[in-house]
Amino acid sequence: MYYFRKVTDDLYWVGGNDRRLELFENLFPIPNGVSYNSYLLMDEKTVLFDTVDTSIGRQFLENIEAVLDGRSLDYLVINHMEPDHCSLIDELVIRHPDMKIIGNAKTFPMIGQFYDLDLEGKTVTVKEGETFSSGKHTLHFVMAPMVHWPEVMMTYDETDKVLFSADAFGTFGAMNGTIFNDEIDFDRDWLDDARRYYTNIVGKYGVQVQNVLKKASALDIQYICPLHGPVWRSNLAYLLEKYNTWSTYKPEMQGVMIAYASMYGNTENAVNVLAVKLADAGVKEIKMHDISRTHVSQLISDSFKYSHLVLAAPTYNGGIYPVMANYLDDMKALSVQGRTVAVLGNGSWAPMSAKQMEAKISEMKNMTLLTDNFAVKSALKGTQMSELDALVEKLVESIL
Ligand SMILES: Cc1cc2nc3c(=O)[nH]c(=O)nc-3n(C[C@H](O)[C@H](O)[C@H](O)COP(=O)(O)O)c2cc1C
Repeated sequence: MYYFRKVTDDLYWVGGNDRRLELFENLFPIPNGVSYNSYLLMDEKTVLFDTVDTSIGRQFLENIEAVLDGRSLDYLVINHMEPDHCSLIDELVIRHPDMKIIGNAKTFPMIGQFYDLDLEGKTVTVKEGETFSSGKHTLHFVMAPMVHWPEVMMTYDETDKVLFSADAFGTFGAMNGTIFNDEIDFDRDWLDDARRYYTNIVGKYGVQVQNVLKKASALDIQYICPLHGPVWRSNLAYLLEKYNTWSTYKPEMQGVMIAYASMYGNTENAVNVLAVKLADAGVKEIKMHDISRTHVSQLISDSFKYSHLVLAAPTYNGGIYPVMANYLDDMKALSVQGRTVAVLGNGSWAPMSAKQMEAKISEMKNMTLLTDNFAVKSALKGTQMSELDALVEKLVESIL
C-alpha cells in the first residue's frame, strides 16, 4: 500500500524510510535509520525531484503511481547522482518512456557511468540560474558543486518558494510519519544525527557550503526539501545558522571533548584525573569518549561541536594507538580546524604517542596546541601532578 504526504498544494513527499540498514555508505552506524526523500510536483507537467535508494524502491514506485493517479511522469529532475538517490532512474525510464530528465552538464556523464540507458532526445541540460516552467511553477536551477559531489545542484521553485536542497540540510534518521520540522523536536531528537551527517559527509566542503549559503540568501525560501530527514517549513534561520556554524568550522559549544584510548586503564585514569580537575575549576561542558567504543563518526561530530579537544592515547609499536591514529587521520581528511587541543601520551619504554599526535594536529588548519609532549610513563604519578595542574589551568583559562 502506498503512502505519501502533501508538502504544498501541488507538492508531495513520496519517499520512504530504511530502519534495517546497519551502516550508511557501509561506514556510518545509523541506529535511528535513514529516510530517502523524493518529491513529486503535480503541475500542468508532472515533475519528480530525485529518486531513492533501491532498498525502498518498490514502496517509492507505489507512492508515485498513487500520486500520479493515472497521469504519466513528464520530468525527472536529478539534483544528485549518488546511488542512494538515483537508483530508480532506469526503472522510471522504462515505466515512463516519454519522461525527460533534467540535469546539468555533469549529471548526464554520471548517468552513463552508472547505467546503460539510451537517453537520446530525453535529456534537458540546465545551467546556473536557468529556469524551467512546468505550468504554474517556475523552477530555477542553482549549481552546488562539491556539496558534496561535483554534479550536485539545487532546484528552487519560485512559485511556492521551495528549495530542493539535495544532500544539504539532510540528516540521518528515519521519519515517523511526521516529516515536517514543526512536527518534531529537532533540537532534542535530531540535531546530533544532523551534525554527524553533516560533519562526516559534507564537513570537508565548508567553502563550497558557504558559496551555496550565499546563493540561498538571495532567495526567498519558505520550504527546504532535503534528500534525507525532515522538510523545513518554519524556523529556517535555526537550520541555516547551524550550517553557517558548521561550514565555517566554528564550535557550537564552549567546552571540552576528551577523547582517549587505553588498553589497561592508565591513560584512562590520567584523563579522569584531568576531567575532575576541570570540573572542580568550573568547566561544565565536558564530554568523554573511550574511542575504542565510540564510532569515529561520533568523534568527528563532537570535534566540530566542542571548542576544545583533549586527545590521549598510549604508544603502540612505536606509533599512535591505532584507533587514535585513525581518528586523527579522519580529522585531517574532514578538515577539522580552529580548535584548541591538548595531547596526552603514554608509553612504558619509549613513549612516542604524544609527539606523534601533536605532529598530526599541527598538520591541521588553525589548531592551537596547549601541550608540548606531555607523556605519562605507564601511569600518572604525583611527580607529574604539577605538569597536569598547569595544563588544567591553561585549559580552564582558555575555555572559561
Ligand atoms: C602491543 C603493544 C605495543 C606497545 N608499544 C609500545 C611502544 O612502542 N613504546 C612504549 O613506550 N610503550 C609501548 N607499549 C606499552 C604501552 O604504551 C604502555 O604500557 C601504556 O602505559 C599503556 O597505557 P594504558 O594503560 O592506558 O593502556 C605497547 C603496549 C602494547 C600492548
